[in-house]
Amino acid sequence: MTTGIEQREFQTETRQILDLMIHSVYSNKDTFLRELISNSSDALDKLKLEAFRDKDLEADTSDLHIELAVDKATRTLTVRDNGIGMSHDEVIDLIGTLAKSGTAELRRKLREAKDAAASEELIGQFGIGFYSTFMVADKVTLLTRKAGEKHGTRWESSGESTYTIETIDDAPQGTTVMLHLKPEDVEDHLYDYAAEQKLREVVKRYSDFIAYPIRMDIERPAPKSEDETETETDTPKTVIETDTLNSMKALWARPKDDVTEDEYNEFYKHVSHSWDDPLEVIPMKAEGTFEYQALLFIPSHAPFDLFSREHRAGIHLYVKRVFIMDDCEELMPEYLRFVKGVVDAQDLSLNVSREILQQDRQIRAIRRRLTKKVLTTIKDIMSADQEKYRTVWSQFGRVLKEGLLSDFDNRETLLEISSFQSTNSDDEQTTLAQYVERMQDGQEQIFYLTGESRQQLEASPHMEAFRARGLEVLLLTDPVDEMWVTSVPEFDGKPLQSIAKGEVDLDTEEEKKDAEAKREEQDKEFAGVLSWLTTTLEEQVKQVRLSTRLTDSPACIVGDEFGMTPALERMYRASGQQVPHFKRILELNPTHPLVEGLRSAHAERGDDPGLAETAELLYGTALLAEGGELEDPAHFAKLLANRLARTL
Ligand SMILES: Nc1ncnc2c1ncn2[C@@H]1O[C@H](COP(=O)(O)OP(=O)(O)OP(=O)(O)O)[C@@H](O)[C@H]1O
Repeated sequence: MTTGIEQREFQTETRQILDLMIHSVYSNKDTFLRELISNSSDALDKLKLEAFRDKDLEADTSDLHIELAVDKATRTLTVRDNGIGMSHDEVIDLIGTLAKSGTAELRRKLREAKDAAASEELIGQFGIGFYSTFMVADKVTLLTRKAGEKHGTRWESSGESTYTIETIDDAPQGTTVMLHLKPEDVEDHLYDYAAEQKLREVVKRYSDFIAYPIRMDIERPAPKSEDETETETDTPKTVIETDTLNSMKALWARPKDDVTEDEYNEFYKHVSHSWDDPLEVIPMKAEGTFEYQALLFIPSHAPFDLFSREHRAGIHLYVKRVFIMDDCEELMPEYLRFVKGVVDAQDLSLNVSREILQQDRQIRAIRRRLTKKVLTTIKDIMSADQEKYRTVWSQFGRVLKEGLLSDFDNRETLLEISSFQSTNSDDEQTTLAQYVERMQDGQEQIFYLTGESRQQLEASPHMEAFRARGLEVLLLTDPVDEMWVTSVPEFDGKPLQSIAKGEVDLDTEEEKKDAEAKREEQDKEFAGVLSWLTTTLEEQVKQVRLSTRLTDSPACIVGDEFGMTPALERMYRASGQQVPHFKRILELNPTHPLVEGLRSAHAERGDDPGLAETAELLYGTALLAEGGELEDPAHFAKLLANRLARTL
């Protein structure tokens, strides 16, 4: 059944990235082979697993391997595997599209990238897999047949705007990628990929650990037999021998002193589909009840899709060297989803399914150990290499903080390795331990304020008294901060306290005596206006009281000790959850002329309807000052305009 050749257009995004590839921003062209071999190795893993699960699958799994073949005359290089293959539709979806989340994001960043080096780094973080073939080839032909299917698919493109695709009768099972090589151009790092030596070197360098043989037929001079005599006219006899180019040694099973940094780096690129080197390598070996080996990596960059639903876990599970599954969520808590690597367990059945894994005691024990190990590694990095720690935190801090909500066992360690912005410094973040060290005499709490941006928090009226007294406040601006602060009661015996919640008491013992007397007097003086305001603003707030936290602003709004912040309320609503509206408390600064004016106006002419408008304006201003949203901005604007008009 050979159908006609169909020509299709690449998606715009794909085309742009192809274009970048071809006019290569990426100098290391050797890596195309790593990508192809890596894809083949994945395809072999998948077939092995599928055949194991589905005994009726018509597929030959007796000699799973990868093959390189060169035709010097036509300058083609072929990479062939007898793996799972792809169906017609899969070729369109997987090869015809750059079907990756984050592609749009990548494009945006590429547009902003200043120079070639910056673009290269971006592409490096993103990876372009199969498309990297266009760095070295001006035409790529892919022939594939999915295991169990009758017909195959032929795909071809010269990396411009279109590709062709057709269904064909006779294709061997698996995938063959044929590259029509561009002419060698050493200056442009484009080497002769039809040369045996080059291919050997590249395979050894990037793909030595691949678990399947990577074979290549090599033409060698035939060994001479004893009685053979050579005459000048004889053309030398040659024989073809098949060499295996890789050692196939599982890297995680080798003692770490035997493995070079380069080998670890290349293995990382294979398991994580990354293009850049990892930040940290974590080899692990456990003997005893649960025997396993693991090789984990902390990447140097957060992937574009770290916060997207499609983001997949990064751990591959092996059982006694046999690949079982990738993206094994059961082996790592969600907040460590950026960690990549493999775990090879000795005592699991090859038959394990996701369902079994979820229940398995051994898997849970391994997960606990891996989690602890990753966290202690970050802690070690923190004490040994501040620069590196800052990279870890800037890339993954936001995700790690999710652990404060979910991982009770490791909360202490998580708090120790976290750092935050604070009023102590404009650019250096602080750890909680450093904060505690700087705490003033008599200060018993760790103060913080949550919100959307540092700028907004610094301008918030809640900061006034703290700034006046030189008290340090943590400025927490990640959405996850709103959540974890409510579930972490303390650090090092010091309670965490929001400066926008509850009452603040910053006075020393001596100051207290004075303040109490003054406060009593003010309370009496303001009693009338406060109770009137509480009634007038009852829709908006649950109480109006005098404040001890304001020095410059007339008013601010504070939450109950245990109430939700408006930001948290919004987050819950955005995620579709029903939450009741929490009314907060309006606090007034009794020394501010506006508040004092309102008090005397209320005492003199309590029935003036203009006063209620002033109350509304006062409340709205306090809301705006903390960066909040007005319920009815048009109404507020009208009140304000009328009031201003009257002053002119
Ligand atoms: N040799 C192959 N056999 C079977 N499927 C393949 C093969 N090569 C590629 N594919 C399919 O095409 C998809 C896209 O490949 P591509 O190399 O572009 O990206 P990737 O490997 O998923 O990710 P990355 O770009 O990070 O390497 C693969 O995920 C796989 O499903």
